[in-house]
Parts: sequence; C-alpha cells; structure tokens
Amino acid sequence: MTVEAATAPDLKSTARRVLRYVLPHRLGLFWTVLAYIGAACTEPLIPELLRTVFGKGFQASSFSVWWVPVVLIGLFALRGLFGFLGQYMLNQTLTRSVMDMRRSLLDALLRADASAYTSLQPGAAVTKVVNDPNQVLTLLSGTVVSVLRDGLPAIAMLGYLLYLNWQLTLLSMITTPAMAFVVKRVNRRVQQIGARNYDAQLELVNKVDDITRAWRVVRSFDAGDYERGRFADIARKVQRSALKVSATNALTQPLSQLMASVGLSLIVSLALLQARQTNTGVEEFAAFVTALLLMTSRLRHLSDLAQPITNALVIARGCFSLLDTPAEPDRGTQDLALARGELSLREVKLQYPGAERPALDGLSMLIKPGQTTALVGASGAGKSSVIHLLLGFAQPDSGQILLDGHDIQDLRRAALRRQFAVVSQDIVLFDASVADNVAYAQPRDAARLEQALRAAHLWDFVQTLPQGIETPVGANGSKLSGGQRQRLAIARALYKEAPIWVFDEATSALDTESERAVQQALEQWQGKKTLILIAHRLSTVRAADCIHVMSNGRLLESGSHAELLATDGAYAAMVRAQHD
Ligand SMILES: Nc1ncnc2c1ncn2[C@@H]1O[C@H](COP(=O)(O)OP(=O)(O)OP(=O)(O)O)[C@@H](O)[C@H]1O
Repeated sequence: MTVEAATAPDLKSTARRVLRYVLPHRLGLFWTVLAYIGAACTEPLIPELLRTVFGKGFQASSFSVWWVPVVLIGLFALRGLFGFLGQYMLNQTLTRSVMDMRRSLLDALLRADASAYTSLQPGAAVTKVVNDPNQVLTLLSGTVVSVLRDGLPAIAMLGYLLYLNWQLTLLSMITTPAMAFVVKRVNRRVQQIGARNYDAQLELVNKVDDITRAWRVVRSFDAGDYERGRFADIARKVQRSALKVSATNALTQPLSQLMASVGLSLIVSLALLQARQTNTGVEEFAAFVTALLLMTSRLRHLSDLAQPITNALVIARGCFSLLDTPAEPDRGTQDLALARGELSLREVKLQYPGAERPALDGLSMLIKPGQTTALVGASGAGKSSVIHLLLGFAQPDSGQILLDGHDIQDLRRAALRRQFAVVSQDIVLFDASVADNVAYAQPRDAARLEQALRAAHLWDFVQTLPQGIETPVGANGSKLSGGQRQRLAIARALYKEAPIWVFDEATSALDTESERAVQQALEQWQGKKTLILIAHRLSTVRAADCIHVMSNGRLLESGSHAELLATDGAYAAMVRAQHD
C-alpha cells in the first residue's frame, strides 16, 4: 500500500474526530453560517448596482447621483457587519471546541497506562494538549471563514451569472476539473511532508524540554555548543520539511491562476463576441464580466484551502495519538475503606518489557501491619519494583499480592492507592505554595499542615520564608535545597491519611540531625501506620521491626537488625562494608 493510500482514509477519520468536538457547539456554527450568508447576499448587489448605473445612470432624468455612494457604502457596511458577526460566532464556537479537545486530551494523559510515560516526553505532552488543539482549530477556522467568506459569495455570484447568461456561465466551468486535479495532487504531497514536519517539530520540542530540565548538567558540562549543534540539526530538518510544504503550496497558486486565466480570457472573448452579434447593451457585458471576475477571485482563494486543512488534520492525527494511548487497566471491583496494612507477596515474578532478566524472581515476603519494615539490598535488587507492584503501577507476570487478605488485582486502583503515601527517590514538587504541596489534592487543615511540617522537620524553616506556608516553591521546588525538597515530600506523605507509608530513599539527602529528627517524629505514629523503608544507608533501618534483604529480585533473609547480625549473612556483610 502506498503512503498516500494509507494516509487518505486515516485523515478522513481524523476529520470525523475533529468534527466530534465541534458539533456539540453547532448552534454557534449555525449563526456563523447565517451571518456569512447575509454577507454573501450583498455580493451580487455590487454588479447589479453597476448594471443599474450603466443602464440608467447616464440619463439625467434618472435617480439622483448621491444614491450611488449611499447605496455602495451601505452595502459595504452591511457586509462588514455580517462578516464581523460571523467571525465572532465562529471564534466563540472554536474556542469552546478547543477547550473540549484539551479536556479529553488531559483526561487521556491522566488515565494513560504507566508504560506510556516511558516514551512520552513532558514537552511533547504539553504540545499535544495545549498547542495542537489550538493550532488545529485555528487552521480549520481560517478555512471555514474562507469557505463562508469566499465560497458563499462565489455561489451567489454563480447564481447571478446563470441568471445573466447561463450558456456562457456553464462554459466558464471548463477549467474546474483541471484545477481540482492540481489541488488533489498537491494535497497528497502536503500530507506526506506535513506528517514528517510534525514529527520533526515534536523532536524540536523534546530537545528544548531536555535542555530546560537538565540545564545544570548542560552548564556543568559546558555543553552549550554541543546542544546548539544538536538543536540546529533538528531545526534544519524542520526547516527543510517546512520549506518543502510551502514550495508545494507556492506551486498551486500560479498553476490554478494560469488555468483560471485561460478560462477567463476565453469567456470574456466569447461574451464580447456574443454582445456584438446580439447587440446586447454594454451594461449587460459590464455586469457579466464584473461578476465573473469577482467569482474567479473568490474561487482562487478557495483553491488555497487544501493545505491548511491537510496541515490541520496531520497535526490533529498527532494529538489524537495521545487520546489513543491505552488507559491504565482497572479490572478491580472491590472497594476498601482504610486498610490495616498487612501486605503479602507470594511467589511474585516481574519482568519489564524488553528487559533481559526478571526484576523480581519469585519473591515472597510479608509486611506486617503497624510495623516498620525495611527493604535493603544492592542497587537493582528490585526494591522499588516491589513498591511499583504494591501501587499497581506494574502488574506481576505471576504470583499474588495481598493487602489485608484481598488480592490487589481485585481492588479498584483508586481504592488501592488510597492506602499508600509514598515518598519516592525522585522528588516531585508542584509549582505551588508550600501549603498546596503538602495538602496536595486534599482539603486544607491548618493543624494537620503544621503537624506534617513539624514531623518533617520543616516547620521552623517554613516560618523564615517571606510568605510562610504560602511561599511558592518554584518549578519542581527549585527554590529549595535538596534536603528541604525531600522533607517537603515527606510532609506531603504524612499529611495524606493513608495507613501505609512508603519511604523510598526518602531521607537520603538529609543531614544526620534532620534524619534523626524525622525518625523521632515518626515514632508518634508507631503501631498506627505500616511503614516501609527503603534505604542504602543501613543506619536508617536499624530500628525497623523487620528487615528484608533482597538480591537479584529474591529475598535472601529477613529479621531484625540484631537477628540478622547474629545470623552473620548478607546483611551483616553489608553492615560491615558500610563501617569500613
Ligand atoms: N521501567 C523499567 N524497564 C526495564 N527495566 C527496569 C525498569 N525499571 C527497573 N528496571 C530494572 O529492574 C531491576 C530492578 O530495579 P529496581 O528499581 O526495582 O531496583 P532497586 O533495588 O530499587 O534499585 P535502586 O536501589 O538502585 O533504586 C533493575 O535491573 C532495573 O534495571
């Protein structure tokens, strides 16, 4: 199958999808069309005015000369008013459609399966949700305006031409099929290059996204020139495809104009011949040629519309690909109010797609409710993978995970995740105030906020900030130190009323004093919360009720610090290694 053959129906279905967002606002479209019909109706009145002026205007006894400017200005004012109303209504309709489209794209993003985030760059997501819908509908609105502004008057003018001289009018259509052929050929090419252009543009967005996120790395490696070079390579690709698109388009205009001129000159000559033979008045000829010229200029604008439509659909197809991202499966049906927090993994196997060996290889372990359980082991042992599975971000290939005796597969995702408050290795903060970050997506409670911030050993620091808890923390907490960001994430987890807390390397950036303060503060919840600690610094997990030692996705040994030291196994070796 050729590329053209593959893309044509594809674009049709894309067009249908775009329409689905516009149709709910069809009332606005109806008023738009009506306004433009009003404007179009004024169009044939111009040659008609000319006909009257040529026909009767030269006789002194006919109408007053002053009527001409009055009627002419009146006509243009009326046309302007209708045009304004049409444009206004159309913009209102399209702004609403853009918002609807953005809403469903954001919805798709919020529902997307975890695997989607491994390939989707934040910049591309922003482009698809924020910019693309706007661009699609702006391009299409330009087209709709042209169709209404040029198409309707062209139809009106066609009717008038048929009324004046139907034989000649029909003859004037002979170049239309040739024009349609040119437009179709050009359109196919625009489709192909347009798709390449869209992908190249996304690449450019992703590059900027990378440079912005990693700006410190870029500077510290003095990689400005390197990044400029890589950016320029992609920019050149974009430029090349953009140039190809515009060159293809630039070719349409002269070609269709040439064809139009052939038709036009033929018709004018024929009209002149006919006028001589039949001795028709100059006014008829003037009206016919004026109307024909006006119609041709309108039609010429219409032939330029194929490109924006194709471009819009190519972009829409790109942003709909986000809509088609598979949603996270949620097959669970059971709800769970507040769990006790007992977690049991039975022979769990997990192999990530494309990975050579399983991350978890028949892992079994028990995490008792109300206790502090630590997961330790070398990097890559599978500790974070356990947490991903517990939260349902990945599904085990085999084995079972139970929460308070319920298979977590049977629990609704929301019900499962409600039970956990997680501080992960990579801290993510929102570009909002301290308070909004702590009470994220939950009702604000001043007393709970203070308790969480105090427990995270952050309260005193927050008091020194210019706006206290209302101080913005910057993009991803960029105005805070590494330790402060970590403590803010801890406060957020503590604020959430979840029975299970997971701290994955949550205190790695804290100084010993802050870490001890956080640990002491956590003691007030002892027995009430199930705490899962992941830490490389073994001093952090000494006090845990149970320490699970993992290696290569399996459980090596379990017990308290003292028990494991007494066993003198892998844990004891790790402790010795850290003391050396
Ligand atoms: N999304 C992924 N795709 C493929 N492989 C992955 C993915 N995430 C983790 N892995 C692999 O799974 C294994 C276990 O990773 P995991 O993050 O669970 O280890 P960890 O014990 O938490 O390590 P660390 O202490 O360094 O955080 C590693 O070999 C890792 O390379």
